Amino acid sequence: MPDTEPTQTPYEALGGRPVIERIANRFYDLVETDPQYAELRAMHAGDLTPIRRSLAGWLTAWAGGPHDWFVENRGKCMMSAHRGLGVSAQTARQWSDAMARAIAECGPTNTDAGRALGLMMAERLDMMANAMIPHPEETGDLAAAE
Ligand code: HEM
Repeated sequence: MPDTEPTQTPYEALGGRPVIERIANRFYDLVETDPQYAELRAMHAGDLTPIRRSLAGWLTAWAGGPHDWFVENRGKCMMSAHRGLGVSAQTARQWSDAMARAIAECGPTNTDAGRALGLMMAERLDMMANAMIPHPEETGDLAAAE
């Protein structure tokens, strides 16, 4: 048996479920109230309660916490789930911006490692959001993109 402490998951280093829930709720509070995210808000259902819960569950599993979200949503792929939603460069940027703010406000800020983890999370999520923008080949806009 190794005599070192097991490595913390990002979920644990963040502060676990309470911190993830604060991030998800702050994210949707910003999307709901800040006019700079109006286009992103308009894409969503009127009641954001279910998606607040879903995002917290997904982030929990993604960061290495309990996998309940994946058990409840067996076979669901976050990338495929967004394919038909009409994500654009503008709305992907709004998503990433609101998420970076939510993480900066609610994630760990008291240590360098905590701040670095928050920045890394925001960066990875931004990469995912950008990858959700359909390629011109998928939308049939190839000629327009050339
Ligand atoms: C890393 C990037 C993203 C993550 C982790 C994420 C996460 C989620 C989650 C967990 C759901 C709920 C799925 C469900 O419960 O079935 C969802 C739905 C949705 N997402 Fe995302 N999302 C991301 C990026 C985006 C972007 C870039 C946009 C728009 C530009 C977007 C727009 C939507 C919309 C419109 C819904 C459906 C909401 C509704 O029905 O009210 N998402 N997303």
